[in-house]
Amino acid sequence: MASAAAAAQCFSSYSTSPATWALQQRGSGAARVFQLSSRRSFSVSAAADGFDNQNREYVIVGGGNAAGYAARTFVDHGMADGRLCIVSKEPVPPYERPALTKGYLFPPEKKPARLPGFHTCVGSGGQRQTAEWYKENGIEVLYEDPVVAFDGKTQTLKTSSGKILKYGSLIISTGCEASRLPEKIGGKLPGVHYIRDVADADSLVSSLGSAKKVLVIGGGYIGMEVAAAACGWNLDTTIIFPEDHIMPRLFTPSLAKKYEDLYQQNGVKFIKGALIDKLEAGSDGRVSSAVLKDGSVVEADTVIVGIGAKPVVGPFEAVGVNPKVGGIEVDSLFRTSVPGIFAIGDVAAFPLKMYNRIARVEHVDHARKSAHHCVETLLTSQTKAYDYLPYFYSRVFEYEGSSRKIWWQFYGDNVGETVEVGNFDPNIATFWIDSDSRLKGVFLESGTSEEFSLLPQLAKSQPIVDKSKLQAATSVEDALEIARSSLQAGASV
Ligand SMILES: Cc1cc2nc3c(=O)[nH]c(=O)nc-3n(C[C@H](O)[C@H](O)[C@H](O)COP(=O)(O)OP(=O)(O)OC[C@H]3O[C@@H](n4cnc5c(N)ncnc54)[C@H](O)[C@@H]3O)c2cc1C
Ligand SMILES: NC(=O)c1ccc[n+]([C@@H]2O[C@H](COP(=O)([O-])OP(=O)(O)OC[C@H]3O[C@@H](n4cnc5c(N)ncnc54)[C@H](O)[C@@H]3O)[C@@H](O)[C@H]2O)c1
Ligand SMILES: O=C1O[C@H]([C@@H](O)CO)C(O)=C1O
Repeated sequence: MASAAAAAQCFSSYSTSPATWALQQRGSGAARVFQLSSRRSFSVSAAADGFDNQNREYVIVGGGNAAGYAARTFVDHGMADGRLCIVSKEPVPPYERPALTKGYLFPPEKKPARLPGFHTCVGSGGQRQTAEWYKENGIEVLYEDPVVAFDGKTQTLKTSSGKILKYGSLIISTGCEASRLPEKIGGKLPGVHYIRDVADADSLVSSLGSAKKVLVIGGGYIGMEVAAAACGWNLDTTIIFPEDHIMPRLFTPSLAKKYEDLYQQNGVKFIKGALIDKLEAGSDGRVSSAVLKDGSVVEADTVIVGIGAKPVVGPFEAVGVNPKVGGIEVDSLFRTSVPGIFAIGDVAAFPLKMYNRIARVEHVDHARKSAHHCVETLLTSQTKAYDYLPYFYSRVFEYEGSSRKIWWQFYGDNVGETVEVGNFDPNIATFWIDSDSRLKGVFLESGTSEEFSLLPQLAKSQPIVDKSKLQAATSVEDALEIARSSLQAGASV
C-alpha cells in the first residue's frame, strides 16, 4: 500500500500552487469538531442553507450502486442531513446498475424499466431514493461534476467544473469502467456500444430500434445478458468470444454447453475461439462488419462490446492501488492506508476473509454490503471485519412472452471438482467440491426461493459431502436434499 505521505504528494494534477487552494470556511454557523477513531478531526461550519460552505464532513466520490446504499446507512444513523455530499459523474442519483442489461433492454412493447423506477435501494427491497429523497434528507448531490484531482494533505477534491471540496472523511466509490476496443480498430465507430451507465443503455436501445444484425463481442455477463435481450427484439444475433465456452470464469464447460444450447434454440449464433481484428464502417460511417483474426467477416449494424471492466482508481492512485487485482486497497473495515479515506464496491481491493485472499468483486451484492459495512464502521464503534460470501447471479429472457425465463445464482468459490445435475428439467445445479470433500461452491438454475436460500448456508458452512451420492442424484431436488443433510450432519468448517 502507498503511504499516507505518498497520498499527500498527489497534488500533481492540480495546475495551480497548493497555496491557491487554501480553503476558507464561509459558513455562518458555529463550528463543530469531530474526532472518532476512524474519522479525522475536522471542523465544519454549518452554513445557513447547509450547502454554502466549502467544507464537507463526509464526501462520497462516485454516485453509483454503492453510493446509494452508503447514503441510506448515513440516513439510518441520522448523519446525512447537512453533512453528506455525493459527487457524481452521472446526471441522475444512484440506481441499481444490474437493470441496465435486464429490464432496461426489454423491447418497447414489453414495458422496459426506466428511471426513476430503479433507483437504489429497490433492488434489495429498500426504498426508492429519488432526487427528492436526497434533498429531503439534506444530502448534497453534485451531478455531472466528476472529481478530477485529489490532495490527501489538505483533504481537498477538485471537480471538473472547478469546485474545491474539503472533506472530513472520504469514501471512494468510483466503480469500474467498461474495457474498450481500441479506436484504431473501430472501437469508437457509431453503432459500437459499451454498457456501463444509463446513457450507454439509452444509446443501445436507440440502435436496437433500427438494428437488423447484432454482434455481441465477449462471452461474459454482458455478452449473455445482451444477447438474450436482442432475442427479445427478434434480431439476428451472433455472439463471439476468444474462449471455447461462455462465462469461462465461472461456468464449467458442461454447464456452459447447456446455456449455449438454450441460446441456440432462441436463434443466437456462436463463434467461439475467435478474436476481432477490426470493426469496419459502411458508407454511412456506421459499423457494418467485424473482420476476425482468421480473415472471416461477420456483418453487423449494431455491435455490443462486453469484454470486461477496469476499476476506476484515478485520481486516487496515491491512496494505494493493489498491484495484483487493481483497485484501491483497503482493510477489512474498508479503510485505505490514508486515515479518513475509505473505498467500497467494485473499486475496493479487500481481504476476502473466508478464502484468505485479496479480491475485488464486481457484483452488486458486494457493492451494497461493503457500502453498509464501511459506513457502519465510520459512524459507529463497529470493528467487525467484513466477512463476505461471494454471490453472483444473472437473469435473462425475462420479458413477457419469452419461452423460458432464466434465473441462476452462485454462492462461494468455484474451485475443485464438480458434480452437475439436471438440464433445465426443470432446473440445473452444479456443486464444486475440494480435495477434502468440502462443498466450496454451488450453482442453481430456476430454484424455488426456499432452495435458493439453502445455497449461502452451504457455501458458508462448506459441509463434507458424499460426492458419489450427489452423482447418483436423480433430480436437482434430490441433490439439494443430499447437500442439506450433509449440512445437518454438522460436518462444516
Ligand atoms: C450493465 C451491467 C449489469 C450488471 N448486472 C449485474 C447483475 O445482474 N448482478 C450483479 O451482481 N452485478 C451486476 N453488475 C455489476 C454491478 O452493477 C456493480 O458491481 C455495481 O454497480 C458496483 O457498484 P459501485 O458503486 O462500486 O460502482 P458503480 O455502480 O459503477 O458506480 C460508480 C460511479 O462512480 C462514478 N464515477 C467514476 N469516477 C468518478 C469521479 N472521478 N468522480 C465522480 N464520479 C465518478 C461513475 O460514473 C459511477 O456512477 C452489472 C454491471 C453492469 C455495468
Ligand atoms: N449478472 C452480473 O453479475 C453482471 C451482468 C452484467 C455486467 N456485470 C459486470 O459488468 C462488468 C462487465 O461485464 P463483462 O461481461 O464485460 O465482463 P466479464 O469479465 O464477465 O466478461 C468478459 C468476457 O469478454 C471476453 N473477452 C475478453 N477479452 C476479449 C477480447 N479482446 N475480445 C473479445 N472478447 C473478449 C471473454 O469472453 C470474457 O468472458 C463486470 O464487472 C461484470 O461483473 C455483471
Ligand atoms: O439487483 C437488481 O436490481 C435491479 C432491479 O431489480 C431494480 O428494480 C435488477 O435488475 C437487479 O438484478
